[in-house]
Parts: sequence; C-alpha cells; structure tokens
Amino acid sequence: MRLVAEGLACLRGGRMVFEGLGFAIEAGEAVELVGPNGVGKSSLIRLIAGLVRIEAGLLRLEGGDDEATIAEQAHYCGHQDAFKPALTVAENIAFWSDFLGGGGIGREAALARLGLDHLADLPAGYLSAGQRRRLALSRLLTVRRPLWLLDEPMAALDQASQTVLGALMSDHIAAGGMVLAATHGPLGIPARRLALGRAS
Ligand SMILES: Nc1ncnc2c1ncn2[C@@H]1O[C@H](COP(=O)(O)OP(=O)(O)OP(=O)(O)O)[C@@H](O)[C@H]1O
Repeated sequence: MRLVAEGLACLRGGRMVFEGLGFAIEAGEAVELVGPNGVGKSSLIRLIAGLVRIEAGLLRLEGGDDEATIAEQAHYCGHQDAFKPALTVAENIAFWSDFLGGGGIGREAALARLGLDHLADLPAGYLSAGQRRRLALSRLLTVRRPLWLLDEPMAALDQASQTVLGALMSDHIAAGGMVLAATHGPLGIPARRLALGRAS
C-alpha cells in the first residue's frame, strides 16, 4: 500500500497555503510532518482526511480498497478530541467503534493499553486534557485502518503516555500501516521527515 500525492494545492480563506506538493508514504513507514506555524501541516492532514477540499493535484491510496475513500481508510486525530462529554469513557469508545466499523482489538483492551481502564465509568467530560487525548487515540486500536493521520499527537500527553503512543505507532507500521504525524517535537519513533516550506 502507498499513499501518493502529486501537485497538491490547498486554498484556505482565499489564500494559497501550499501548492505543487508531492510526496509518497509507503506501507510500514512513519512520516513526521514539520514546518513553522501556519505553513499548512494541519491543512494537509485535514485535506488527506477529506475535511478540506483539494484545490489542485491528485491524492491516491495505491493498494487500498477501491470501493472506499481515503478518508474511510484513515484515522484522523486532530487538535479537538472528539467525544461526547455526557457519555462515559466506555460508552464513548463503544460509540466510535460502532460508528467507524471496529475490526481492531477489544474496547477493554484498548482502554487498558491507554491506561484508561480505571476511568471506564467516568463521564468523559471530567477527563483531564491528557486523558481526553488518550481517549481520542483509543479508536486507533479498536478500529483497524491502514493510514493514521495525527495532528500533534503528543500534545498534552505525559512522558509515559508518549511512550505508549510511540509503541502503538511502532506496532502499526510494523504491521504494514502508515503514519503521517504533524509535530513540533520528537515523535519518539524512527520517521522520515516531510518539511513544508516557510510560512509567510
Ligand atoms: N478555516 C480556515 N479559514 C481560513 N484560513 C485558514 C483556516 N484554517 C487554517 N487557515 C490558514 O491556513 C494556514 C495554515 O494553517 P494550518 O493550521 O494548516 O498551519 P499549521 O502548519 O498546522 O500551523 P501550526 O504549526 O500553528 O499548527 C494559516 O495561515 C491559517 O491561518
């Protein structure tokens, strides 16, 4: 499997954020997306996730499921940790697993891997910032998708949780998955670097 971008352009608020962008991510590869504030890292990740329109260029997932969009074969974890605050941690993970199609490890095992098992019955609205991020990341495990699109995934995570996420990404690429992560700091795993150009 291979994600290929050719001549990508992204327009936001009437301004060209980037254009003529080309790259490929191979199965079993992690890529860290770097560059200064405002250069378009989040925009690129959202564009691949199908949340921002492609202004020009091509994006294709070679060896993927021809009947599914790239977004349907990807996990997108952005700055906002999507969850329902009134539902418990366990109910939230159940919702996402059902909504996105499951196929990964069991929900309890995922919560345990992310150190949230003791909080399973707590309304998610009471979680701390790092716990919320870990809850958002739990669907990487319960729903099997080859492409992980992660925007600043280490944000809010303590050292131990960063190590856990590093291990999850390592396991994913060892199994032939792909990771594209926007980051301003170390990703904690061997990764190829994709640098976006200077922001104005
Ligand atoms: N919804 C929007 N409408 C208009 N402009 C936007 C929108 N979202 C982002 N932009 C602009 O697009 C540019 C790229 O933003 P983006 O969030 O992709 O940058 P980034 O590289 O992820 O930055 P950071 O390192 O600060 O997270 C910025 O100039 C930003 O102001």
